[in-house]
Amino acid sequence: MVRVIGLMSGTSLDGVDAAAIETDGIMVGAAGPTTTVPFPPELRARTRAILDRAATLRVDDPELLAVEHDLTCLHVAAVRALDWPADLIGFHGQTILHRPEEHRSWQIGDAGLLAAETGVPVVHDFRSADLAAGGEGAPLVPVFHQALALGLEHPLAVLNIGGVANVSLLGASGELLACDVGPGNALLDDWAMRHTGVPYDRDGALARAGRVDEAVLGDLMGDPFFRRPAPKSLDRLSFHRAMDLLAHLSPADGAATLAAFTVRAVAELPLPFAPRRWLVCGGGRRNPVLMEGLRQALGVVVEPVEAVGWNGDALEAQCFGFLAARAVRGLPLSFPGTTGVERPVSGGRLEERGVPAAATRMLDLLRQG
Ligand SMILES: Nc1ncnc2c1ncn2[C@@H]1O[C@H](COP(=O)(O)OP(=O)(O)OP(=O)(O)O)[C@@H](O)[C@H]1O
Ligand SMILES: CC(=O)N[C@H]1[C@@H]2OC[C@@H](O2)[C@@H](O)[C@@H]1O[C@H](C)C(=O)O
Repeated sequence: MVRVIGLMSGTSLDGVDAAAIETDGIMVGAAGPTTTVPFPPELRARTRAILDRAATLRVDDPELLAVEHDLTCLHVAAVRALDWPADLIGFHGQTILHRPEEHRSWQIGDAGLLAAETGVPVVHDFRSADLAAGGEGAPLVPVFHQALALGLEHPLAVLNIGGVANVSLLGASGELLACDVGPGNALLDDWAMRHTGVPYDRDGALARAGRVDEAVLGDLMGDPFFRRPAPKSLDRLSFHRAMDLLAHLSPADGAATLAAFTVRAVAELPLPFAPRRWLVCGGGRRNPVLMEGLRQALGVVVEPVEAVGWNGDALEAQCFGFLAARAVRGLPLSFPGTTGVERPVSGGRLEERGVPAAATRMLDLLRQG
């Protein structure tokens, strides 16, 4: 096993998650320290502005490059904060645009700077190979969920409620199916920011005070995304125009309706088999309105992943550590059932410039398995 640090800055734009794990890319060994370095509010706002403009941005846009540099420095700070002797880093970067229909998924982050500053080899650019082979480029986390869930009773669903929600379905005979499911927290976060100045609905307080508008919820669920078969994936802004449908609602009713939208999108997902248990990770598991809504709608056990000893805040960061090790070994990251890719494909690019030769030795051992 090698020691890997995984780094993820998700679509919620709340911070950089860093997590250390030992892995050989197949088995998940001991978990090391984890941390989150929050985005300073001004960097969050600048990143959001870049994300909003991403469709028309040039790659040499000076503000894009400045944000990329500042975000990378935050990742360097996260690695230093862990203070852990890593052999390898898995660096997801910040998604600013995801358009699988154009075979594009754009993560910003300077892997060369991260490798040079930390002295550790870095795997980055995890999604391009999948997109080039006809996949959605997301979600990539299912193979990690599968490795973690060895020994748990299947069939099982692992649901991530981040800015976007995605699910991994683990069948009793080893089936691995996945897709993005719906809006997660992104719309609710934007709504809360607009009406309360706080970038999320803490503990679901606003949603709990409101009433679901069933007519608006019906319109929201009319989005063609919900009629498409899986695998499928979403951009953070995929449902953005839907916000107009809520314009006439009070802040509380709008929040209640958006929380119900997140739940309904999960509940109406056609399932090839019935999971006995849903394990929930991502920040949305902290929102009791979402969790209660899911329990009611799914009618089976729905619990945070902590119920099986996983760390629901660190899972995605750990995942990109795991995927980095798989990438070094050339093992597949995605599968026809997870991204719609034509065949299982590996991915990621290794950045070793500026890294002392001695620091790359463990990678040779990893390659040999
Ligand atoms: N106490 C809480 N009450 C309600 N919501 C919460 C709470 N804590 C976190 N959240 C929600 O979780 C979000 C952050 O989730 P998370 O860190 O999993 O997202 P992410 O990793 O950025 O997203 P993605 O998985 O889409 O990349 C916040 O933006 C907020 O909406
Ligand atoms: C393009 C992109 O960054 N997608 C994220 C996003 O956040 C959740 C969901 O949408 C998921 O598809 C993906 O992240 C996880 C880590 C994944 O690839 O599995």
